[in-house]
Formats: sequence, structure tokens, C-alpha cells
Amino acid sequence: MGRHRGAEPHEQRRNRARARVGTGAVDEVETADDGGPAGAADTTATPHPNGGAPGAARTTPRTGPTPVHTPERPGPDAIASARALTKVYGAGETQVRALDGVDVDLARGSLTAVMGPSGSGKSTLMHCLAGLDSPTSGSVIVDGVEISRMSQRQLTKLRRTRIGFVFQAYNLVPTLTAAENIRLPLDIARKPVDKARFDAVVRAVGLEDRLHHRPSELSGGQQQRVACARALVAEPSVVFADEPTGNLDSRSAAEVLGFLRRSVDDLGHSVVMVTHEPSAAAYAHRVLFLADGRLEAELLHPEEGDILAAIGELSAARERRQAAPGATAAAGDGTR
Ligand SMILES: Nc1ncnc2c1ncn2[C@@H]1O[C@H](COP(=O)(O)OP(=O)(O)OP(=O)(O)O)[C@@H](O)[C@H]1O
Repeated sequence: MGRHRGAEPHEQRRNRARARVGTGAVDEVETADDGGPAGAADTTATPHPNGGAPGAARTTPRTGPTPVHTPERPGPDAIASARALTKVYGAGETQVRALDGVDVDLARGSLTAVMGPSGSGKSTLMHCLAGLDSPTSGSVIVDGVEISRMSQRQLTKLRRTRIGFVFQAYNLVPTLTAAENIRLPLDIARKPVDKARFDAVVRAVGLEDRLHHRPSELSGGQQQRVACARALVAEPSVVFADEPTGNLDSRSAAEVLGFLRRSVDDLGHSVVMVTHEPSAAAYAHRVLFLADGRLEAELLHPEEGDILAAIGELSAARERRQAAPGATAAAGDGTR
């Protein structure tokens, strides 16, 4: 069990949390330490929904990476879209073109994974799509609303009301219980808690018997499931998850990824996840590959083996391009 925290009144704890959260973006919440586990993991690991269990024979032909074709205008099925999205950091010799004209539609009701070498622009893309960073040029549309020219105040409201976040560091408020952490975005937005909705999300993440525990009394996987429930309880238009399993062991990672996939398949959510792990990306309906700030290719419903093969193929093609006469230096460092 975790540390005893004394008898601080609930309202006082919650008010302190509100003060820390400030603008309401969940990423601004104080980070909890990853305390000791409180009992064994309590949900069953979900196998990769796209198939491909280790050692199992393949039942479908292997699919290779294909170019991404994006229509000129986003259609009604897109929950988030970018057109000619460009983000340049710095100036002069130190200038970095983190995104270099990205055109993409992310489908509503779908789990999309974004992969690519280190420095390829994954986090920048996610931050621009989520209204956490503003593009240098180009447009971003979230759930039908153009956000790229919004003021900071409008973006804060958008993040509070329409977007859910899950980060590698669980970012739970250590003084609040799991239930209080899950309700926090609603409390901050002064929205009532829909009990049926709250119960459904808690059931889906398998945290019914952990609701009164504080983060230090939960395992890393349980803490991340609290973070997932917190991201989903307010029914956001879209959830952005940045390396959500980066701190987790493989079993806890499978639980969190299984939940994210079920939140799409069973609860109808839209999730965009940045990951380095082919095993994590294999939970997605679609995997996008970025390189040097550009969208390189995609895979639909891939197994882990398809993703590994695609990474190899894309990286070999990149090396050939870079070795070709007249090739220019890449924006990313390409170390992964
Ligand atoms: N605030 C910043 N100032 C200057 N350069 C930045 C900034 N943020 C990102 N970059 C640069 O932009 C490029 C893309 O970075 P980004 O973090 O989006 O890549 P990534 O694919 O998410 O990398 P990783 O997998 O290592 O997290 C990199 O070259 C990075 O150094």
C-alpha cells in the first residue's frame, strides 16, 4: 500500500489540484510518482485485435506500406485533419522543419497510430492537431472546426471540451483518488458528472475496485488506465495519446492498448496514438509512418510483422534516397 497522506479535506485537495491544472489541459497536471503496485493486474490482456499472435500462422496475405492519398478537402468522416501543415522551429542555421507540408485525415471512430524515426515529427504533428502547438502554416481542423488560427484562450477551451489526452507520464494528481482524478476534467470545466457514463468508462478500464485508491497505491498500468478513463469521461471528440505505454511492462501495456482499442470499437471513440512500438501500433486500425516531417506511407489493419517489415522497407528506401546524388540533409536525426 502507498503512503498515508493524512486527512486533508476532499474539497481542499480538489481545489489545490484545480489551481495546478490552470488552463485545464490535462498535460499541465502535476506528475504522480510511479508508486508501488497495489496487487496484481486486474484485467485480462487483450490479444492484438489485428491478429498476429506470436508463433501463430498468418491467415491473411502480408500487406506492404502504401502511399497516403488525402483528398483536397476533409470529408465528414475525418475527426481531425491537416492540410499543408508546416511547423518550423528556430531560424537561420539552427532552423528545423519539424513538419513539412503534411496532408492527412484521421478517421472518426478509428484508432490511428503514428510511427516514425526519432525526430521525424510525430509529437509535433500530435501537438499541432491537439491545439497544444500552433503551426507555422497550413490548417488543422478538429471535429469540423478550424483551430489553426484560434487564440490561446479558444484553444484552451477546445482542449478542455473536445480533446482528451493520455501521456507517457500518467500525470495524475497524487493527492486525489482514482475516482477524483477521473472526474477532474469535468470538475474543471464545471460540467456535471454523468454517472452512467462514469460507471461505463470505469468498467471498461476495469478499475471498479480501485476507485478510492490514490495514484501511489496503484500499479503503473492501473495509473495509466485511470489516465485513459480521465481522457474519455468527458466524451471528447478525439483522444491523443503520446507514447501511452512507454513506461509500462508488456502485460500492462497490453491492458492499456486493449482498452484504447475497445474504447474505439465498443464505445465509438476516436484515438490517435504516437508510438515507437510495433507491438503497440498493431492495435491500431491504421498506422501512419512519418519521416523528416512528411507522411511517408500507411498500413491498414496491420499485424506486428507487417509493421516491422514496413519499417525495414521504408528505412531502406530512405537510405537509398539519401545516398542518391543531389540528396539533401534530412530534418530528423533518424536514429531510431
Ligand atoms: N521546441 C522545439 N524547438 C526546436 N526544435 C524542436 C522543438 N520541438 C521539436 N523540435 C525538433 O523538431 C523535430 C521533430 O521533433 P518531434 O519531437 O516532433 O519528433 P518525434 O518524431 O516526436 O521524436 P521522438 O520520437 O524522438 O519523440 C526534431 O528535429 C526536434 O529536434
